[in-house]
Amino acid sequence: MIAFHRVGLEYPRTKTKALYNVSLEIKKGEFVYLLGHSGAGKSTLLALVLRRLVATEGAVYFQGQNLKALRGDQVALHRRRIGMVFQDHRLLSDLTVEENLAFVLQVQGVPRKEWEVRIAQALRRVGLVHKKRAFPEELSVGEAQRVALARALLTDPPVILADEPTGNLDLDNALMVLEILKAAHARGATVVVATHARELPEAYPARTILLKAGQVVRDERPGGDGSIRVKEGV
Ligand SMILES: Nc1ncnc2c1ncn2[C@@H]1O[C@H](COP(=O)(O)OP(=O)(O)OP(=O)(O)O)[C@@H](O)[C@H]1O
Repeated sequence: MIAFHRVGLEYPRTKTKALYNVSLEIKKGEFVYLLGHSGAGKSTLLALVLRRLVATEGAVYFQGQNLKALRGDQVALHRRRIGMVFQDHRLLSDLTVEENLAFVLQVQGVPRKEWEVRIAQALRRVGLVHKKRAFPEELSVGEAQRVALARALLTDPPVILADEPTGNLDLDNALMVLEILKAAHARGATVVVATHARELPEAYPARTILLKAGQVVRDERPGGDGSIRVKEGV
């Protein structure tokens, strides 16, 4: 689904090298944590998958397609295959919850007659049907993040990328967010969660790719017996 082949990324203005020789493969239907300290390169890696950035060395593939080759409209179409969640909810403050969701459906060209059902389903999935007429500032931080998840899941994209989705949340709310991501995974989505919080893989063990100073230093999967199989220095 997602493959990095010897990817390097240098930010052009500052000449900061954020990723070095990253090779990894994430298969369809996997749930993966991207773990690393601040500055390790997690957001940069996700930005490459979204095609906000283009690799300066090597190549990033999405469903077998080299993202570097995408042009104009193809970039927008590519991004529709991805549901993105950030640390801050990034909801539009002058729109209600349901209007925020409708806005996405409109931008994505979903027929209006489908909106009501889709919005109701998305809000049911995050347990916030009763908040559909609320404005973002009328929500708690945890609720706002769950609406952001509803927005990302609205069109059932095959891939969900979450960048520190629990960064602003206490443990209870963080686990609620994780449950929603797990449910999307159970429905077949490929899910990548970038985080520095080890509590998340502890609560829900899954493959964990550890990034350190722009390099993949570990790639470990929980074994069937709960043990961790470690592949060092990939
Ligand atoms: N737009 C940018 N221009 C220049 N350098 C950048 C830019 N964004 C990030 N960097 C640098 O790239 C490196 C990796 O940053 P990145 O944001 O990918 O790390 P991160 O692991 O996501 O960190 P955090 O958890 O703090 O978000 C850092 O050295 C950072 O300073």
